[in-house]
Amino acid sequence: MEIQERSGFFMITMDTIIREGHPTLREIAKEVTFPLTEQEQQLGKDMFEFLVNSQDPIKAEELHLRGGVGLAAPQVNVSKRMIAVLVPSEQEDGEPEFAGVLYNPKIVSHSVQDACLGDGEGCLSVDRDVPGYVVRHARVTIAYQDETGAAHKIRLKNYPSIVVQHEIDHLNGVLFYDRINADNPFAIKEGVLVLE
Ligand SMILES: CNC(=O)c1cccc(C)c1Nc1nc(N2CCN(c3ccccc3Cl)CC2)nc(N2CSC[C@H]2C(=O)NC)n1
Ligand code: NI
Repeated sequence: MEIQERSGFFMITMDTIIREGHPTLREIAKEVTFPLTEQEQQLGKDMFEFLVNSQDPIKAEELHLRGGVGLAAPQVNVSKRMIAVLVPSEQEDGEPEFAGVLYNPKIVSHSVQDACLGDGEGCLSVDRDVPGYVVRHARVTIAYQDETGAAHKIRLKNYPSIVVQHEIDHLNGVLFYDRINADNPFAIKEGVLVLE
């Protein structure tokens, strides 16, 4: 039996996450092809595990992790089209609202209505508060592949919709504050849904 020698243990921490100013954050990430390499599979797992750890009070404190509900591969300096999402349920012990590792995610259709988080957005690659409404689509239909390459199509609304759009933006070199109205950060047009 061939013993798969696993090289040293690796986990994503804040030191792994690149910050604004790093050129990779402004690149267009490349599609992944299937079957995934061992590294691409492991990276997806590591990205998801980072989100789990970042939301665990004990681990987050121990590892000095900022809380996140989404992470895109370019944020760990891998310019590939893959994102991890873990949106916890509103209730304490409920099932996550949305959880997964999405490969080659794509917005295939969206609502006319826009939406934004009432509290604005934060980003693990942006070490500063940038106040303002980040206007996005209210509802999106996302096509993506899972780690086996199987194609999926899902419809998202509310918080999960905002998070997935934020992470897909990272694959296209877009940061959340690019979408804040520079003249009036809290200006919103008629009909934009403000999510509290
Ligand atoms: C400037 N005002 C603000 O940031 C802001 C301010 C208030 C409320 C919200 C809602 C804001 N906005 C915002 N809050 C978050 N978190 C809340 C805390 N949480 C978390 C933290 C610790 C443990 C567990 C968890 Cl769950 C992690 C997620 N996340 C995002 N974004 C934007 S979309 C991708 C997502 C992301 O993961 N960013 C790192 N935005
Ligand atoms: Ni971000």
